[in-house]
Amino acid sequence: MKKRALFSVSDKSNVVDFAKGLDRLGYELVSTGGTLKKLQEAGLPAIPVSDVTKFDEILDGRVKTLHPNIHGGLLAKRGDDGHLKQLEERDIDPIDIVVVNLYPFKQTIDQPGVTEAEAIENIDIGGPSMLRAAAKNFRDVTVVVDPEDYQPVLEQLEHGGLQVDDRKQLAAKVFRHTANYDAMIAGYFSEITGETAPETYTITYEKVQSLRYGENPHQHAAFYKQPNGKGASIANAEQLHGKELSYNNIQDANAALEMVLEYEGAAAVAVKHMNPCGIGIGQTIGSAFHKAYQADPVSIFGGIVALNREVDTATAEQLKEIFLEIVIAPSFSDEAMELLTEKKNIRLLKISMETANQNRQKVVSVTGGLLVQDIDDGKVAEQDVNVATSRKPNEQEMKDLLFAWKAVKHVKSNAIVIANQDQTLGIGAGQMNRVGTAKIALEQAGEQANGAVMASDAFFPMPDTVETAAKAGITAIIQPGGSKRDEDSITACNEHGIAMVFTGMRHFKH
Ligand SMILES: NC(=O)c1ncn([C@@H]2O[C@H](COP(=O)(O)O)[C@@H](O)[C@H]2O)c1NC=O
Repeated sequence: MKKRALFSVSDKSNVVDFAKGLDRLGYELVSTGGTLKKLQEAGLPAIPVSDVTKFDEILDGRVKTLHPNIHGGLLAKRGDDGHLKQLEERDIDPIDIVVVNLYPFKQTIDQPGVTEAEAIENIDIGGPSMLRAAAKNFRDVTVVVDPEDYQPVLEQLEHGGLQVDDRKQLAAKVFRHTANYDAMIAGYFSEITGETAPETYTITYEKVQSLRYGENPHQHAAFYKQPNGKGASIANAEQLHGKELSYNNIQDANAALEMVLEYEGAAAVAVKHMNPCGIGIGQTIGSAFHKAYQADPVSIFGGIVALNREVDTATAEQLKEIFLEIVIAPSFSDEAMELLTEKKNIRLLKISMETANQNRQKVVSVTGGLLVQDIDDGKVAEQDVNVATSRKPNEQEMKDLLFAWKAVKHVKSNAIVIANQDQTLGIGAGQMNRVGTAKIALEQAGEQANGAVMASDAFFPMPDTVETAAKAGITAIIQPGGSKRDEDSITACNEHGIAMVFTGMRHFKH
């Protein structure tokens, strides 16, 4: 019996060459309309799918291959006499190879202003049905969903055929592909129906790259991105220079990017192990970086720097002087590129600072589960804070408090930031008690703490942090407030002439 190959592809690239190869190998070519036209125009003797179904395409193409003559041909087990007998009784020929790719749902929903009707028409029904049927029957049927596989499959067919394990791998690819396709559709429907905590959480990500290893060399790792993701994301970075990013680079670069996006004016952030070690804002990006560097010239060594303005010559000259793993910026001037690319080991990442299309949810894995929450996009402006003490912060203190508040949001809890004049001076991160964190931050700030301000990501459970701050000369504090013992901290502030404001918003980052 003649072998049969069924073609139905939306992405028609390279399909003619593949079909020619199968024709040469003696396959009968069966195809749906648009694909058929392409094959016939190339001079191939393909026949319409309606010759097999004995049923014309109906409902504007919504039903074309959804027919027992197709699915019987795909699903019959060749080693099962009962199945073969049923095919024979109904005059159904088995289908040996299925070449299908799907309506471009992802590309459709990515178009600006796409309507719901357009999105829905691009949900493929017949294609996934054929792919799944053929993949289920991989023992007997070869299924090709990815045009990248045409050439290797053809070569295998020309050299003795595919083994069952090869077909199983193609089938596995199909099930990943249809799962990804359905997850995008499910995501679209969750979005248009406003569902944020569905009963099953189906997300899909596409591979950016395999990584050399994970957090440590004995851990396998890979990096995936959101389909259609745009704008400010490490997954959308254009790497202009340097070696491949590592797992830890990606985590740190992401942290640096999230931090620098917090600031509207020219800002520079230096990160180590996902915590900032220095943040500065300035009139120019060069002066912002100078402050970030001066904040902690020791920790920045081997760090990651994110800047929210183009890297100019003056900034590049400063960056060049230090060993940095990565510099992130929306762009680099030609001269800055020349200067920085003299350094072989630095990685330069061009990343858009556009946040309009960012993910609204954040997912972290726990052993055996996932936690999903809204991103922490909480913002606090001067009018949002309540002055809790008898003294109000003066203008400069208020400016520094709001600057420090933006910084402390991105520091691992318990988090304390000491700042003055648009610059962090000391950052305490991830300690198990707040006063311990405050001591670390104050020690880092040293004498500069005198006259500086303090930000705390969560309330003070007792007045010990205020007492410690007062000893170091802190003049103003910003914190959420809300402790049962707020009064004790307020009293301590008043005793020391410290101005304290409450944000009413907490920024835990565990
Ligand atoms: N409705 C059906 O029976 C059906 N069968 C195949 N398709 C899809 O039609 C597309 C190919 O169509 P054409 O060959 O007409 O360009 C493929 O993406 C294929 O997945 C179908 N379309 C959508 O469900």
